[in-house]
Amino acid sequence: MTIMLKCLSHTPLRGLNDPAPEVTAEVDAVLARARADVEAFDPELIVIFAPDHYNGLFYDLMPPFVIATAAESVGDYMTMHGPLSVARDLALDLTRFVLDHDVDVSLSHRLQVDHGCTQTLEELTGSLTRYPVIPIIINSVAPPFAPYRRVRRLGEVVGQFIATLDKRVLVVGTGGLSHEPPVPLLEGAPEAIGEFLICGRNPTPEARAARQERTIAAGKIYGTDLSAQTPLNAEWDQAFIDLLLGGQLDAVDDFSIEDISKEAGRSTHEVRTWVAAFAALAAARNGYTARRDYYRPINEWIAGYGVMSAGPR
Ligand SMILES: O=C(O)CCC(=O)/C=C/C=C(\O)C(=O)O
Ligand SMILES: [Fe+2]
Repeated sequence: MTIMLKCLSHTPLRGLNDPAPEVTAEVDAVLARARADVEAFDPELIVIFAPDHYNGLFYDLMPPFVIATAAESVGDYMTMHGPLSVARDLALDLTRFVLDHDVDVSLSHRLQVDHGCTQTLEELTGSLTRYPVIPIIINSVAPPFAPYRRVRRLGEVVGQFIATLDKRVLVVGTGGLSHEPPVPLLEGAPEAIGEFLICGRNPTPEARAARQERTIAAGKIYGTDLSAQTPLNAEWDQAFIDLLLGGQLDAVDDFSIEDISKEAGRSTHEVRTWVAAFAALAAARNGYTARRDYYRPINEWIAGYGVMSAGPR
């Protein structure tokens, strides 16, 4: 088995509320390099840890972790629509392995995924179907969440499974870093929003357009006094990147979900996908070397925007 890791932020506002052209060009250049790395590595399997933002998963049954044997993109926020080329049998083998190793994971034979999974897949591969993929959704948006130590453990077990494969495997984490887009909370929500969060699958095009407009409006004022959302926290982001660079993954076991929400924003918990991805790499190869490819707080995108790469020592 050979293994490569890429962890990237994603943003619903790319192309919808862009920062200065120099910044977009800088990000484009970083993404082009990441994609060239993936092209050269030529993965035989991509394991992608991703969040969902109330497109596939709702409170009618909200699992902490889900492995999908089949997945379809809802095509939100300018992402591609349609099926992903999920490695069905391997995803089932992985599910059995994870359960056998004492991590309770849910299984979906028909999962809808959103930009939280597909934007990064598109950026790294240009397609939803270029390489076989196993999507693993980590609940990072709909509290209550499993603790960070469980996310790390999930990653470890997935890494142990990857180590059994005679394949080139790309492990991806997508989301974060610090940020707080206007994703509603169930607690205290008005009835109509609560109903949406519980069972709002397959919204009408009008409802989806309204969601998008709300996010664009939030992006236009994010980081200013007009915004009620928790601002980006570059210091928190750098400390998290340093933790990953230093390989001190068990430090996440002490992360307080509540403190992170307050200090860096509620959607910062998407970094759970990075924790799982790094833990998978560390377990598969008994450690790793990592590099920070990029970081910039980008208010227009509501994103502490970071990119990291890693591989075996
Ligand atoms: O229903 C919606 O579209 C609410 C807004 C939303 O889902 C925003 C998502 C934002 C990110 O993916 C992000 O900033 O990570
Ligand atoms: Fe997100």
